[in-house]
Amino acid sequence: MSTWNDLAKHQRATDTRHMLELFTQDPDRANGFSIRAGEMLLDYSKTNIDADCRDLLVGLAEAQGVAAKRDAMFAGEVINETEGRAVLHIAQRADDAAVIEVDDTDVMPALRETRARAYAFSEAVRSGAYQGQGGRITDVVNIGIGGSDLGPAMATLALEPFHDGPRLHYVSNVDGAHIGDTLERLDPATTLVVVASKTFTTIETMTNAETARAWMAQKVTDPTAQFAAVSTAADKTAAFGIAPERVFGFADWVGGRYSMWGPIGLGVMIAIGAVRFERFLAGARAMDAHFVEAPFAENMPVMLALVGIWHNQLCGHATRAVLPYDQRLSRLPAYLQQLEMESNGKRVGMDGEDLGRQSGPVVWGEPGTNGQHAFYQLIHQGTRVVPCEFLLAAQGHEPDLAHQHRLLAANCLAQAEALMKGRSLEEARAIMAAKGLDGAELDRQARHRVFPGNRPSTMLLYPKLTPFTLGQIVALYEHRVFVEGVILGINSFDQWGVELGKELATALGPVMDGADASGKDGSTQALVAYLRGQGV
Ligand SMILES: O=P(O)(O)OC[C@H]1O[C@H](O)[C@H](O)[C@@H](O)[C@@H]1O
Repeated sequence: MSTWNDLAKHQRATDTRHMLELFTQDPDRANGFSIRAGEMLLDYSKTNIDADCRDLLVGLAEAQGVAAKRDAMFAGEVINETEGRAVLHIAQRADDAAVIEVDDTDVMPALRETRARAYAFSEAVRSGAYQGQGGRITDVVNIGIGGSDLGPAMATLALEPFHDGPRLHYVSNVDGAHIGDTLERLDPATTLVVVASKTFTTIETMTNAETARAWMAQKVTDPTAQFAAVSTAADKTAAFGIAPERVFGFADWVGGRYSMWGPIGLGVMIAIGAVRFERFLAGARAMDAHFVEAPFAENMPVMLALVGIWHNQLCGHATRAVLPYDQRLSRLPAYLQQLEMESNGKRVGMDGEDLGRQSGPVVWGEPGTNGQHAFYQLIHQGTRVVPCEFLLAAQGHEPDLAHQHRLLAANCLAQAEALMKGRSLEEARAIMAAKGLDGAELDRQARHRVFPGNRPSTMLLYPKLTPFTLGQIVALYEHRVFVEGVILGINSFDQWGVELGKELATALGPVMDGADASGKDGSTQALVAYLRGQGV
């Protein structure tokens, strides 16, 4: 067992140490500071974490009760205390023999029944057994936002090589541009609309759903016959006019941002089919088993969380860049923004007291190599340290373009190497001198070419981006966020911080329609006046 203070002391004592020293002291460091989960490899050797530090971090995880909380989650206990709910996204991918009880009732039979119905429906859409009013379904539009959009949209893109169903489109924004641009290219008679909303009250989703229904009505006789819904609110889906056989429910103990494993993944099921979707679940299940069984120091989600805690709460690095060298994971950073920032962006702990330390980090990123030509300048030479998380597959899906994949891999490894090694003033001077510079001009120019180095990164390697691998990756991050939340004493499963803006937007709606704005603050009034002046 160890404390935050023990770690803070260790951090101060090792703060100025260069991580290259750690490789000199321990030539086998890459092995000692990496973890395998199945065929996946997480290397965290390019950090300033040494064996003592890891012991302290693991000791902190133990002291904060990570194992007990993890077991409570898997056992269906009410760990989401501020909403009075269990947290059971893991049930959505549990195997067929699993028995998971909430309030003494096994939740698995109902969950399996819905999963079977969702598979049957998606197969019917794919095979043409389910038809639109103009024939076979060619396009599916998923209308949802937040957890009802980011996960399935990210996964649909990630699994593009496995698509053999209709085309998938995701519409989330209440900005009419999003649905307008999407529907413009589609034929209502051969389009299926999936309205995905846990609550079926989210204003963006309901507004877009109404727009889609009106669009349908212009061309087909039964506008909701080509609508399906995924929601916990069967009364509301019925009120919208969607037949119960095309409504797929789930329980409130599946958080929105953790819900892509069940019917919220309907779009993914339709795109890749039930058999491959099962592989996606199997990948997550493999990561669940690893998370439950592996000792903390060899546990990938636990160690990824501890690396995050080290960088954010102990070293004070406020942001974390997620850099997939995998174009098809280009929506992973956006997905992780919700997963991590909505889960752990909280200033009050489970005990109702101020957190007393920083909440979870700002998460951001873009795929490599694109980011290299955009924001890596700051990562390499800015004054702030940005811990980076690289992701890379050993193989791409384009056998004819294997040389491009090798180039991609070289870039990924090179960036991590550059961040660690940097370039000293002497090296920079030698390079400039070789180019013929000398004297004052060399002095002036060389410093701009220095890379401080000693900048931390982790590397997640996997054989190939398959449904199974994607399941592993997403479950890895889910559990990582969970462990970080437990260590910080945060409830990672509520999201009260999104409420105030929603309430004020509801109140401002009538103002945008012309109602009196005089009760608003001066700034808001002035902005309203501008918009009115421009004909909002
Ligand atoms: O699925 P829904 O009920 O429509 O919710 C969609 C999203 O909106 C909310 O504001 C929450 O912040 C998200 O956690 C949620 O995923």
